[in-house]
Amino acid sequence: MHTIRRFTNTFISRHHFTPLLTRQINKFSTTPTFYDSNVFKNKSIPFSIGKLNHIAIAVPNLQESAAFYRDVLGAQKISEPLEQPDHGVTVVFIELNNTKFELLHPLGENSPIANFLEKNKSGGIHHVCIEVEDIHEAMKQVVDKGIRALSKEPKIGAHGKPVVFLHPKDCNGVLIELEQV
Ligand SMILES: C[C@@H](C(=O)O)C(=O)SCCNC(=O)CCNC(=O)[C@H](O)C(C)(C)COP(=O)(O)OP(=O)(O)OC[C@H]1O[C@@H](n2cnc3c(N)ncnc32)[C@H](O)[C@@H]1OP(=O)(O)O
Repeated sequence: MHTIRRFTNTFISRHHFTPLLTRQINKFSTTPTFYDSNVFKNKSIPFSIGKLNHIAIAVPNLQESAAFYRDVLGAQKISEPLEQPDHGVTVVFIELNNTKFELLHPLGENSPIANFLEKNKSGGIHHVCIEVEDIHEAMKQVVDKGIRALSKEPKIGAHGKPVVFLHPKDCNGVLIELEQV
């Protein structure tokens, strides 16, 4: 254990604090990069993720959360609550200069965010939404790579555009929404 720790410390001190050297090594090295593993055998990349569309935050009280963003953080563009019965949520959008927050509150009996709020009583980041050009193509590609899509077909999301969710257990613990723009 002691030897492992000593090796780790030496490794970190040599490599972490000599970024220039590390960069030089990477430049000339023929060894694969750290992410070039065989986790995903099919490495073709026919589509690319686009901008961050929004970060969704599940909240126990929409009014109080919207007030927080306006009265504490000074947000100026805050929408009215919009019911999304097809998704089992009510949403409030908070527009920032470069992206949006989407506050989510359960709607109806079988809301997909009910369990999440049960486990996270004061709320928390629920998902991130990333833009793609062609949702069917993106969906096909990620499913081919073994990622579970949470619906068979895209649904129309809160912006009136097709969306699909990807299982958080397949995405490093993050629920990812793809939205066609
Ligand atoms: C309006 C629209 C839009 O933006 O356009 C929306 O936002 S709709 C936003 C709401 N709609 C959706 O979220 C649709 C997609 N979501 C779903 O299908 C579901 O919520 C799942 C993600 C499959 C979770 O389902 P459910 O709550 O029944 O299962 P569960 O509680 O047993 O969770 C299974 C495991 O996933 C984890 N888990 C659950 N929700 C998570 C989340 N948001 N982020 C990260 N991990 C999460 C749990 O902790 C658990 O892990 P452990 O097993 O380790 O404990």
